[in-house]
Amino acid sequence: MTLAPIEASRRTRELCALAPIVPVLVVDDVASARPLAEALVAGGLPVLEVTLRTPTALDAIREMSTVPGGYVGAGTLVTPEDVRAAKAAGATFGVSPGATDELLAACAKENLPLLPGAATASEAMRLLAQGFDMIKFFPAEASGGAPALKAIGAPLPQITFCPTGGVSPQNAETYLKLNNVLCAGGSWVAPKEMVKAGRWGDIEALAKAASQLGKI
Ligand SMILES: O=C(O)C(=O)C[C@H](O)[C@H](O)COP(=O)(O)O
Repeated sequence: MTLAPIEASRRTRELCALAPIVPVLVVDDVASARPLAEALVAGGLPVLEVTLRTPTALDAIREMSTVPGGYVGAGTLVTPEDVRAAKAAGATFGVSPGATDELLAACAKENLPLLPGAATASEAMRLLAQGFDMIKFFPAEASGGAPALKAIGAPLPQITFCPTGGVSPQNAETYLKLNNVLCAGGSWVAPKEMVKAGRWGDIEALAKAASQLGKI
C-alpha cells in the first residue's frame, strides 16, 4: 500500500511539531553520527535531517536511527534513487529542496513521508494540489525571508512551512512567530569544528538553546 500525500503530510506535520528547530546535518565521518544524534536528542531536538551530500550520509542515517527518542530523516532527496536509498537506510522521513512528480511518486511508493521544498506561491500551490500542506520554504532567507513567507501565508493559510536555508539563532524567532510556521531547519546546532572535535556537550548546549526558540 502506498502512502497518500495527505497522510504523508500529516506525518511530517507531526514531526515538525516536535521541536522548533530541525538540525540540518552534513555528516562527514560515520563515527560521529551516533554521538552527534545523541547530543542533539538529549538537547531537546529529536527530529534530525541528514543531508545526502556526503558519501557517509546513508551509513550515518543507519547509525543515528538506533538512537532512542530520535526521528532521523534524509535531506537533499532529488531523485527516486535517493528516496529508495534513504528508505533502505532507515530514514523515517525525507526532505527535498524542491519537488518533481517523479520524486513525489517515489516517496509515495516507498511509504516515505516527505517534506517537499517550495520557494514561491505557485510551487506551494502545486504541492498543495497534490496533497502536501506541510512544506519546506527553501531557500528561506534568499527567497525573501520571513516577510516573504508571511506574505505567502496571507492567501494560503492552509499551508504550514518549515523555513530552511539561512535560518540562524538571530532570525529564527521571527520565522517561528509566523502563524504559518511550525518549525525551522538550521545547521548552526552542529558546527563542523565542534563535530570534528567531538564536543558533544557543546552541541547539546546549542540544541538546548535552539529547543527553547519560539517558546515566548
Ligand atoms: O541539502 C538540503 O536538502 C537542504 O535542505 C539544504 C539546507 O536547507 C541547507 O543546508 C541549510 O543550511 P543552513 O542555511 O546552513 O541552515
